[in-house]
Amino acid sequence: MCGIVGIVGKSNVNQALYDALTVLQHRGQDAAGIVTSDSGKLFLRKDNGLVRDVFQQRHMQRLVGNMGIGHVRYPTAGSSSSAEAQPFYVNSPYGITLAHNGNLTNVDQLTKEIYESDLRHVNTNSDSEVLLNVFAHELAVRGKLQPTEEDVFAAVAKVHERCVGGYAVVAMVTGYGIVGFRDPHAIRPIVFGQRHTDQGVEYMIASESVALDVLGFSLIRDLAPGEAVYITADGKLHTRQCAPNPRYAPCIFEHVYLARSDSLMDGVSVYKARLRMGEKLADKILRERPEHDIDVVIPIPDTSRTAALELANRLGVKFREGFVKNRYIGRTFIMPGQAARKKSVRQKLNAIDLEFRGKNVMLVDDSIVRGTTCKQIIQMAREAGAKNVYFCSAAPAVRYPNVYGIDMPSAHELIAHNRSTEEVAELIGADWLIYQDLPDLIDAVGGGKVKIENFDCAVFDGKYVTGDIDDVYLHKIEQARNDLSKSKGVAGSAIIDLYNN
Ligand SMILES: O=P(O)(O)OC[C@H]1O[C@H](OP(=O)(O)OP(=O)(O)O)[C@H](O)[C@@H]1O
Ligand SMILES: NC(=O)CC[C@H](N)C(=O)O
Ligand SMILES: [Mg+2]
Repeated sequence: MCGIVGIVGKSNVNQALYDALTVLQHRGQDAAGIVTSDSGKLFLRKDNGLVRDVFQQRHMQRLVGNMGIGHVRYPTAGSSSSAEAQPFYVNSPYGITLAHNGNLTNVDQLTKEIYESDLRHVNTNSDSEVLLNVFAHELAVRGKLQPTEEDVFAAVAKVHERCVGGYAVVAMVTGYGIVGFRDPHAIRPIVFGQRHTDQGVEYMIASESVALDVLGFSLIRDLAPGEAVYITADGKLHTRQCAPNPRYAPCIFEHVYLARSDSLMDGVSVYKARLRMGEKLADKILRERPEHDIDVVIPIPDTSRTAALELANRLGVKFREGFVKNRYIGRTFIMPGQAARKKSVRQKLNAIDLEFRGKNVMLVDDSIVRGTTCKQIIQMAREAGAKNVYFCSAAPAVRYPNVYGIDMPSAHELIAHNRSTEEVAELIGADWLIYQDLPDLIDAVGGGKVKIENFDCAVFDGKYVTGDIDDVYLHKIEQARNDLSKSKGVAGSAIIDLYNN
């Protein structure tokens, strides 16, 4: 889950891209990049780090031009090297740059095709560079000196034929326009919107609607599965369905954790979905233990707050902010490496003892993935004097790897993999553990005003919507991307970079 943005404006778009990336920072903390285009030239700045660290004033001054794209990265393929920061660039045809959120599952096959049939070169291990080369090849074979929207949409249709996995993409064709497209299952999110200026209408494509809101753009809509939107450099907007059999199956984990709660995703308010998660979980608690002795409900900041608030309301139990979060520490789960994740929980959260002493506390988190957070939090609650520590998760047990753009490649790193709820409770040290049921989560997200029936719920039920995932594939990504393998790659991360200056 990276963050992507593209803007076709009427004046320099550098500041707007920067601002949008800061709003999307929760989707990726590892690297950031912006590329703009002006009079046929590209200006690119990307590096590892947060948005505020990557772009200094001297970079911003050079990022000139009325259109551009940007990216914040949370690596899910390749390494976390700065050479794999995005946007990626290929010079032929036209000069194309691309930013991608998601993960391709047939990258080995595509890499082979790119070398052997397309006669192109890929320089990193990033699946996004592969995706860019597929798109570039398919646009090149149209053989046009000046590509039209028909050519761009035809190339996207070919990308859908060749690429499998989750992908929400923005790509800039230098001098011509910006295209946004979404995989035929709509696994990863992407929206577009517009704002009116004295010079005319400006368009923006982004991962989440919150980026549009903050920059004063109004949401037009989400891209449908398989759909593409193309905005030409002179500000004309075209949309086209580019997949023959699109089928909506957006990632439900966006609503659980990834997205900001003030986003509207596929028409669903993430905030409202989280409130409903809290309600449903409260109902389950009341079903399982109508005579419960919970004195206080305490969220684990930040993401679980919304669900916890509604859970407390429904139970009729006091809601207290028992943990205070250090606002200068980022999200723990998307940090690379278990050591950093473990350390940051304690740095990030501190207990207010008074709220715990002598009480039966129900701690609420949005999800339990590796168990890094809850183990330490339960310990802290006990040290703060809690009588009993109960724990509930607004999502079901995460038991299977994610292959579509969330870095959970190894089943063995998931605390609930092959374990019962009681076994997990014991491991994390909870006196009682309760998980949301999957049908309730699906209903919480898809059963509001906007109905969505199918989601990608693979991390909960092991069913992969693209239909190409088998044990051999899962074993391969587990070997390549478990924490130990990734930590071995870190030493060589400051490599020679073809793309940066
Ligand atoms: O079981 P784990 O592997 O620890 O993962 C789950 C935890 O990680 C996330 O929090 P994070 O700190 O990333 O972000 P937040 O501040 O948005 O809650 C999530 O909200 C859970 O608290
Ligand atoms: N989280 C993402 O969407 C990552 C995009 C891409 N797979 C990368 O690793 O850079
Ligand atoms: Mg959290």
